[in-house]
Amino acid sequence: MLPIAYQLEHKPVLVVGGGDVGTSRVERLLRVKADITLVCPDATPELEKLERDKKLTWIRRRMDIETDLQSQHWAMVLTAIDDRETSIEAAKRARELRIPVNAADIPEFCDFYFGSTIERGPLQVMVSTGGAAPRLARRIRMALENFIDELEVEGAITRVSKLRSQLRQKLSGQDRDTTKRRMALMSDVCDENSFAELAAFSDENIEEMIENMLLESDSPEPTPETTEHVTSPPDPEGPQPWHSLVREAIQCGNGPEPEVPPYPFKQAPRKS
Ligand SMILES: C[C@@]1(CC(=O)O)c2cc3[nH]c(cc4nc(cc5[nH]c(cc(n2)[C@H]1CCC(=O)O)[C@@](C)(CC(=O)O)[C@@H]5CCC(=O)O)C(CC(=O)O)=C4CCC(=O)O)c(CCC(=O)O)c3CC(=O)O
Ligand SMILES: NC(=O)C1=CN([C@@H]2O[C@H](COP(=O)(O)OP(=O)(O)OC[C@H]3O[C@@H](n4cnc5c(N)ncnc54)[C@H](O)[C@@H]3O)[C@@H](O)[C@H]2O)C=CC1
Repeated sequence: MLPIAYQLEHKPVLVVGGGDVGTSRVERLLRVKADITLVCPDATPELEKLERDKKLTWIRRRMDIETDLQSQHWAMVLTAIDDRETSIEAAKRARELRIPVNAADIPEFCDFYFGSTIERGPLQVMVSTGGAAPRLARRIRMALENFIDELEVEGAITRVSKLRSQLRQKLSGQDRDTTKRRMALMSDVCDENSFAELAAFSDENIEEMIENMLLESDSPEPTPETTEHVTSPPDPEGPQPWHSLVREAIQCGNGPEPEVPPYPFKQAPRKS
């Protein structure tokens, strides 16, 4: 199984089945702005409402494989029906057409699996056990959710994204040296501030930081130290709260929240 982030925006996806599983599939597809066609005779109130709000196209009948899967139109086909034979026939037909298919509950007819996902703004985390233990994937996801929320990850990502796009405007070259320099500067900021500190960057801080960063590293050639910093593995002696925290969070299950110690703060950006 190859974990990838797949762009489905505006791509046509066929969902067969409007029960709880079909509903959860549709909700996830809507969040990534896929263009959904639902085929089923009856559906949950949530799906009925989505159809009324014109968020999807609903064909109210049982699946007709010949009609519904006659061309390569679909980017993806998902079946979530309590009719195993139809599910398998649909998956076989989709595969003939080289359309990736997921037949809920029939792993051998899944070209990809749904994982247990965390979505926090631009951050997406997917937990997969490769089909071995979906309920445990869910539990691991819940532990990671607590952990991520404690760390103000979403705010940090949003602010770093702003800093990054402004830095790319100010230092816009696409040549190898400029790219390396940009990457080294970004790596320093990301590694040397806590998530809370990153999340607290104001627009003014960002502008000021970029000015300083450019002043402090105005050599077009990256120094050996900077280059090494970008490519070298993390220092095993350095502060690494992640592993123990994740382990703690998972072991805790539904127990009390683990305490998150402050991530050591160093001045950013580091002088090169
Ligand atoms: C292979 C896969 C194919 C796919 O569906 O893509 C698959 C297959 C099957 N699921 C089954 C059962 C359950 N699935 C869940 C829950 C989830 N299942 C999900 C994914 C996947 N399920 C894919 C692999 C994921 C991976 O491991 O990487 C999640 C993560 C995502 C989602 O579906 O959205 C979602 C949790 C989302 C969340 O809450 O975070 C629960 C628990 C619950 O509902 O609370 C149960 C009951 C407990 C149990 O059985 O473990 C059965 C047996 C049916 C039977 O016994 O007859 C099969 C078939 C089989 O294994 O043969
Ligand atoms: N992979 C997973 O995470 C899980 C998978 N499942 C499985 O997913 C499947 C669906 O589960 P639920 O949503 O709970 O089922 P459900 O019984 O609530 O809903 C089934 C839906 O499929 C429709 N349907 C049935 N036959 C059809 C056909 N031939 N063509 C078109 N639509 C048809 C029904 O009208 C209904 O909308 C089941 O096989 C279930 O065992 C269930 C739980 C978790």
